[in-house]
Amino acid sequence: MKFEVLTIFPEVIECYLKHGVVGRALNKGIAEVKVYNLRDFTTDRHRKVDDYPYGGGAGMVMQIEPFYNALRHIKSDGIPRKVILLSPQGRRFSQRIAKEFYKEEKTLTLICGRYEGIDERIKAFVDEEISIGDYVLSGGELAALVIIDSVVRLIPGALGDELSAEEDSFMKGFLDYPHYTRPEEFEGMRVPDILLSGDHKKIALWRKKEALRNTLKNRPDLLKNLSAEDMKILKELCSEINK
Ligand SMILES: O=C(NCc1ccc(CNCc2ncc[nH]2)cc1)c1csc2nc[nH]c(=O)c12
Repeated sequence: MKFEVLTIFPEVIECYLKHGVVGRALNKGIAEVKVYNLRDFTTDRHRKVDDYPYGGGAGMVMQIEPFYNALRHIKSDGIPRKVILLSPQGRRFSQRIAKEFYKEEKTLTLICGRYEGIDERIKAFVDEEISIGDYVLSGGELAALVIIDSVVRLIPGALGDELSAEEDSFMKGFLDYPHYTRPEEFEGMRVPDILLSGDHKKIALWRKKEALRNTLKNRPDLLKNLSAEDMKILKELCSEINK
């Protein structure tokens, strides 16, 4: 899986990609990220990337030329790409979209805007517009990293033990269960005895129940088309809560 990022802050992207799961995946050659500094595709002495908006108004707008020059340079290898514009106006990103991008197996070219956004004519060179949520960021770089991180995790071999990819309970549609590790007691707070019991069947049941508890509390919208077993656990949970 290949990614390309167009940004005026390449260091922001590069420093994140040195660490953790994504860093290791890149080192293993499981994925590849090329970061392009937009200013390298300007033609003026001041390496200008923005200008005043036609029609007036506050803020600056990013010019189309540097993006166009960069895309023309990148596309000259003729390899098929999916060009994604990161913007607050985009389709809301999700695990489902991450899987879609992974399955397409095309190089993902991620365009990051700053200021008030990019000249609208960029849309002529864009396949998809993606937002990562309903909050205002200062640019597209964090969104580009969110996409890279979530898609790289889907590549076989990217995660240490394959299990944790499968185990991602979000993949199973619920929020996660609580996690504990040593010490057994901390500031008077003990690890639930069930987790020390070694009874794997009971532990699995406890984890499913706690995942449902968390989901009911924080994301009831995820509680749809439950299996009969899950429904039974949820009912048990509700009767406990309503005691
Ligand atoms: O480039 C991004 N943000 C920079 C940015 C922020 C605010 C404005 C100005 N908007 C004025 C307005 N809004 C509604 C009506 N008028 C433009 C550009 C970005 C990329 S993906 C993403 N996902 C979630 N949030 C984000 O901000 C982003």
